[in-house]
Amino acid sequence: LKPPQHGHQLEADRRNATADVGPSRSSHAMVTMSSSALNVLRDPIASKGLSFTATERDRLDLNGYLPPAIETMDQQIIRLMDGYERQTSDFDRYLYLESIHDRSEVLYFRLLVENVVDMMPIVYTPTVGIACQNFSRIYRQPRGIFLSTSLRGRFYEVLRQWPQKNVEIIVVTDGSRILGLGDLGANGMGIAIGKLSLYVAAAGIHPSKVLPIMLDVGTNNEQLLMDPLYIGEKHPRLQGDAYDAIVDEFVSAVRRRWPAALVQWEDFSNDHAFPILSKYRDELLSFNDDIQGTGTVILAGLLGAMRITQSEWANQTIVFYGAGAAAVGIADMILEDMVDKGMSHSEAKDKFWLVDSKGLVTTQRSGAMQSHKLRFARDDPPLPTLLEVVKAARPTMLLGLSGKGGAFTEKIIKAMRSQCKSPIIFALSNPTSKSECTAEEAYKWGGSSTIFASGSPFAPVPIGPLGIGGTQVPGQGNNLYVFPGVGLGAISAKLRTIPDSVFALAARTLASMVTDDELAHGTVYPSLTGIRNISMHIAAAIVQQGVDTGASRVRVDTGGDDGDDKYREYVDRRMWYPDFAVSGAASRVGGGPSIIVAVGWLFLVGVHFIVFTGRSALRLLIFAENPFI
Ligand SMILES: O=C([O-])CC(=O)C(=O)O
Ligand SMILES: [Mg+2]
Repeated sequence: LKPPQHGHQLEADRRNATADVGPSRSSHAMVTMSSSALNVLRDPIASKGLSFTATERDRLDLNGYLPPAIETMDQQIIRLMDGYERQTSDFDRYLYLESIHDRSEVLYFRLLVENVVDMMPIVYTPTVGIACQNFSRIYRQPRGIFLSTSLRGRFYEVLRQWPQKNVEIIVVTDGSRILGLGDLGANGMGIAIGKLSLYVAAAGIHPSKVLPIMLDVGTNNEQLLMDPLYIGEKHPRLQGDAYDAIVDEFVSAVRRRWPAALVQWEDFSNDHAFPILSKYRDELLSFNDDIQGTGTVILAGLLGAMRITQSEWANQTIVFYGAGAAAVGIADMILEDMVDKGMSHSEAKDKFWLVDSKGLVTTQRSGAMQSHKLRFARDDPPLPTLLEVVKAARPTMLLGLSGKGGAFTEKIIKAMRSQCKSPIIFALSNPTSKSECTAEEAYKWGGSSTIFASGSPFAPVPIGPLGIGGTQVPGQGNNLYVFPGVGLGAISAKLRTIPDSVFALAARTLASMVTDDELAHGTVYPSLTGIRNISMHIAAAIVQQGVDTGASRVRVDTGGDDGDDKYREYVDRRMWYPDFAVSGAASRVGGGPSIIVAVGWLFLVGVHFIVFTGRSALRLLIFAENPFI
């Protein structure tokens, strides 16, 4: 037998430890046999830390490698929370949580699930933005896969070696437009990791089944190119055919390695986001989070806002500040809903006023225009500033997707207010520093009946002097409400592609989950504390729609009734809750590989026996025969 070699052995152990991990709460194979006790302890999926029982310590040869205390998970959580509370900045909190993520996925996700409101802004926007900007500086250990220019032609080979057979969700970025922070190159890996933390915490996908991928095609960010610690490819971004070939190779490699996996395109710059989405959406189970995910969440929020103002699309005029992927994604979804509800296409289109860095998006502008904007271009004469557009259009809804922090100035919001009783203002750029205005500014300048939502979270704002008028609770209009549920639904239903109808359904489902009490506080999104329930409802609706339309490749026994509950139960059963495996399950599952190894040994001994005896017999025969020749 070869002595264990650490790198490879760890991978082999990890494979053993997780190969049979199923989705239900009780059957997780967190612990299996290992040839090296230390490897089990260091494996972030297999390790239970101090919660290994005495029996497990005996069986896995862990005695001596752990202090004698045997703790419950809650005790370990108390220790970790203690450390968390000692951190003094959000960035430190991020680093602290990621260090737990690297040591124990179960403990990390338990922390997240139990503290979702406090920790979401740490592992996700806004703090994840700082993490991405500093990703090269804080790089500690591998997570996910970097498919870089220098590995061209070998993408499948790299994916093939990934130890998990059953990857279900891939978030991929090329780092070209990370949040509102621009081109961050390979540092963009941080956002893929953050999104997948939400898939696990908010939708119960098992951590071994998620995979962040960085398509590193270079960066045009001069600062990064000059940074001696930059971890990515140090050359300008590939363009044109070379870029397309890389994306193509990525798609083929994924389809070959994990044909049923879902790919979420994340934070691709506008020039690539739309073409990639339309090129692959019919051949790969995939969606673009910024176009479709954001579109869905904002549609749901605006439906909620109209419940508050008791109005309809016919009463609205919508100004978009920003005309990129997210803006056009939202506009598309709203337009479809307007037409669904009986407006003609041209009537509906007339409700939109898109503004980009050059002013109003209009057909009368000279020079070429990107095709995604052209669809919403108006025939009006050019207006160079947002203020002029607001004065001319008299919007009821003002949506910020510009990545320009502070763009909704006092003048602009007051101009809107002077023409409309309850301004609906969504400042959606991320992270907080890029928000077009703060919650406080929106309420102060827009009046107390303003309905406000933002991409990154803002705290509730007191109304009136000393808050005697109560509080206004801003909603978080962020795709986090939708992508985990859509991914869970697509995987649970075994869909082949994700049609637009899935997003329309997700928007309706999300909108229906806002309570009257929340609406009374001017909040158009449900509380994040219920995020797992929201994801479950969205996923169940998707499975049901998939089964009804025949798009799903699963059957769900509804027992003859209309079956809503059965779909929810079906999805709920698939959702992983972060818990250590019970000892019985561990030993049961541990038995699987032991038996395989034993059978393997018996087989080898048998072959050995046959070969050697056969050879001896042959020799005997030859020697025996020789004298007679
Ligand atoms: O990540 C977020 O918070 C939302 C999002 O997709 C983006 O801003 O690109
Ligand atoms: Mg994004």
